[in-house]
Amino acid sequence: MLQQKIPATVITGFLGAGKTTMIRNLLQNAGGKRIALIINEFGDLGIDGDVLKGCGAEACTEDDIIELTNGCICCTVADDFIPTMAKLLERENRPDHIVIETSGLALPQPLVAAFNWPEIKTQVTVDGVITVVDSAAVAAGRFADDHDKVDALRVTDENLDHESPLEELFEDQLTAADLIVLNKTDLIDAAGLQAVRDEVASRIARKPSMIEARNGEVAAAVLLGLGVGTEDDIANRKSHHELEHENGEEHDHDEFDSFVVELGAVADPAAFIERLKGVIAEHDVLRLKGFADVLGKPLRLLVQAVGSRIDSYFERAWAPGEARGTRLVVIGLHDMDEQAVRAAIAAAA
Ligand SMILES: Nc1nc2c(ncn2[C@@H]2O[C@H](COP(=O)(O)OP(=O)(O)OP(=O)(O)O)[C@@H](O)[C@H]2O)c(=O)[nH]1
Repeated sequence: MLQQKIPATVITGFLGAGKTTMIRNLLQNAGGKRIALIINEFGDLGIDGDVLKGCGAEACTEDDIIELTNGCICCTVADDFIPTMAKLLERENRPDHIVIETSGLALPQPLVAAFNWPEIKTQVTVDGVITVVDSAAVAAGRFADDHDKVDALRVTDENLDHESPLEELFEDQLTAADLIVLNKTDLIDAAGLQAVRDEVASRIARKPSMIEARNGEVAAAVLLGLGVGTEDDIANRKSHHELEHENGEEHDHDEFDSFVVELGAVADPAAFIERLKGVIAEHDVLRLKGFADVLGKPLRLLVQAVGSRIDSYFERAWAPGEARGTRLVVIGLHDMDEQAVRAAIAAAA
């Protein structure tokens, strides 16, 4: 008997838009579906995997969560993604649905195109590409033209052949979408939200549905079962890079940089977070996440910054034998002054 293709949902969206939060909610409300999750993160701390494994959802046990940490999934399709999928499909107990979280810097197009590779195409289809948007960041003009910044980047990289890297990536992720989730609606008012809708719509020729969400709360029935088969249409959703380099030149993420800062224990977490806000604003850090060791506390403090908004909460106890310490991934544009950011974070602790 012909086996039914397994549907795979690709969840994309810029750094910190709320992808992991939405997936966590999805796993906890999956209505009996068994989900396998492939997570790809930029920066090598594996925070998303930790957050999702910690959610204890029955729909997706720790075994069903696969982390791809070898750079952006769109650059490692042949070496990482295809072998991972092949292994997943060999399992006796195949999942009902596959969910793939791309890194916040990934171009979804090469990933979706990989579903046309013969070894995958016969067994899996892309149920849909869902692009999560940080509505507050759009409203604040995060993805709007920043000509000063682009000009500054050109000084250090004369080969820079396109507009603002943030703007391009934002548009590429929207271009790939079958469904757009305007997340973080709690942070803006109705007029702001309408402006975000208009801006998002103005950036893409196709008109995928847009829905609004806070904390990624969207019913599983809305996210899963779109039934699009996006791999058959991906050639019509070209990224800026594909349009500029029709000759097949490889893309990269050279416009962005990430590094991990490791520190000892923090004495006053509230003061640390306040000082981090200052560092982020001064150096235009795009995303900072990780955890802190707080003196005298048995739990580790999870730190999540998107721009200068920081969430932090005591997440879980340090495991027996686990080395305590503060570890933070910092992501910014490639002109970010790594040494200055490192020194400023160390001084903030
Ligand atoms: N206020 C508010 N915060 C949100 C919302 N959704 C997510 N967040 C917070 O935004 C931060 C980033 O959320 P994540 O779900 O980790 O974002 P992500 O897209 O997975 O981030 P990357 O994987 O780093 O690209 C976290 O601190 C979340 O708690 C929302 O709707 N409103």
